Amino acid sequence: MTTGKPITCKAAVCWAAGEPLKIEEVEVAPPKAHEVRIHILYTGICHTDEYTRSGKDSEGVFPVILGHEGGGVVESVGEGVVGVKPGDHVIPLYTAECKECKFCKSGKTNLCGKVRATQGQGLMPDKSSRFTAKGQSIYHFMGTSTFSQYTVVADVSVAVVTPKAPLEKICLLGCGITTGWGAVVKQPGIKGSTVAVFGCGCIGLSVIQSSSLVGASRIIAVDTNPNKKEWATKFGATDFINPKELPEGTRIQDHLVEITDGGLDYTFDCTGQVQVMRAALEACHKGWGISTIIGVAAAGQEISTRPFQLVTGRVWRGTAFGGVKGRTELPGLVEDYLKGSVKVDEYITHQVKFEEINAGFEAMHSGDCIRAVVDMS
Ligand SMILES: NC(=O)C1=CN([C@@H]2O[C@H](COP(=O)(O)OP(=O)(O)OC[C@H]3O[C@@H](n4cnc5c(N)ncnc54)[C@H](OP(=O)(O)O)[C@@H]3O)[C@@H](O)[C@H]2O)C=CC1
Ligand SMILES: N[C@@H](CCC(=O)N[C@@H](CSC=O)C(=O)NCC(=O)O)C(=O)O
Ligand SMILES: [Zn+2]
Ligand SMILES: [Zn+2]
Repeated sequence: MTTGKPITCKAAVCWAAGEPLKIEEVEVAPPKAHEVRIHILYTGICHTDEYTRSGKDSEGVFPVILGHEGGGVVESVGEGVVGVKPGDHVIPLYTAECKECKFCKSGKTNLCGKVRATQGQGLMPDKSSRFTAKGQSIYHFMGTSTFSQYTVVADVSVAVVTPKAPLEKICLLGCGITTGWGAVVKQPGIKGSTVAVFGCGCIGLSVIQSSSLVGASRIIAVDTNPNKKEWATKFGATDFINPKELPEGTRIQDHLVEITDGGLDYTFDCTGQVQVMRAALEACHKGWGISTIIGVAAAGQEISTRPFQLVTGRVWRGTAFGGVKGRTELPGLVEDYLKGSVKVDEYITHQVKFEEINAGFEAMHSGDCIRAVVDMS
């Protein structure tokens, strides 16, 4: 019985920005009130993990246990936890859902305010950490820290899912696929409309898949990596454009406006590059085009365009976790996966053992990795 006691296990610790992860023995304290300790079995690696590891995140704190795309089984719960019990299969949530705060009750956003402030500081809600390695306190990451065999999260940051679903697959619903899915299905009007998706990694492919699912009339995938043409087509893109192959001096936004009779109804940035975000906005149709920023830009980066782009009716917006309320909606998305209406397995290009987690990070730079799943055992 481990309930109420610290657990010693392995975790991948990033000791400083830019350093590779190091597998260390860590002590994971028992969950306090309104906390849940989870045995993480599988985790995906998202570009946001790499972004923070590399030092580009303005909220990055070190040493830290990264990871936010996990699947696991609840080991124990702290006092006052309801709705989650030991043995439950769960997906930790980096976007909490308390159902009680101003944000949750607004009906306008999935951005819960309950634990976000301490989460951004790498701490649990009582402003302390549950992780110790080499006698040193280690920071949490995004309220999830799934690169540890055991992690502690706030009870509002846990989605309970059916045990029928394979955790080695549905861990990916903890971020990338769900983000792309929500960005589309929660935005009314995409059925019958034209869409352009900039960046065909996991997020972009999920936007493409979901646009196809809801019945977009044309889905143009834009990516500088020619290998992504096959991927984009497989997920439902009708066209593929590599901006590097345009005639010299032709901007991607001008080309898109030209071939779509004035621009797209909807565009999505899934690259995290501010000049691409600008192109995505400017590729929108005058009067009604809506551009959604999903990509995360490096610290210090800012977006810009001529205000006239907005004056003339284009809308610039963004989304976190696709606008999805995790505790309420993830269980249903897992069921959709089991029914076959949402692809998940198809995104997995790499499977790595825990000791090889750095190889999973390296794969992300290879251009042929959509998602690497880490077996945490
Ligand atoms: N808002 C949110 O809630 C979330 C945001 N994110 C963010 O979304 C972004 C995408 O993540 P992910 O799909 O994992 O990333 P990937 O790196 O896998 O995908 C990005 C794709 O864009 C391509 N690309 C690079 N430069 C350009 C360019 N100038 N024009 C067009 N395409 C280009 C890349 O090519 P190449 O293969 O050559 O690199 C790659 O295929 C990241 O910034 C991530 O941090 C992720 C999850 C949730
Ligand atoms: N910490 C960064 C911003 C990082 C960021 O934008 N994260 C996304 C999720 S990315 C997932 O892979 C997000 O949901 N943001 C909303 C939030 O509340 O964190 C910075 O400070 O720029
Ligand atoms: Zn992510
Ligand atoms: Zn809330």
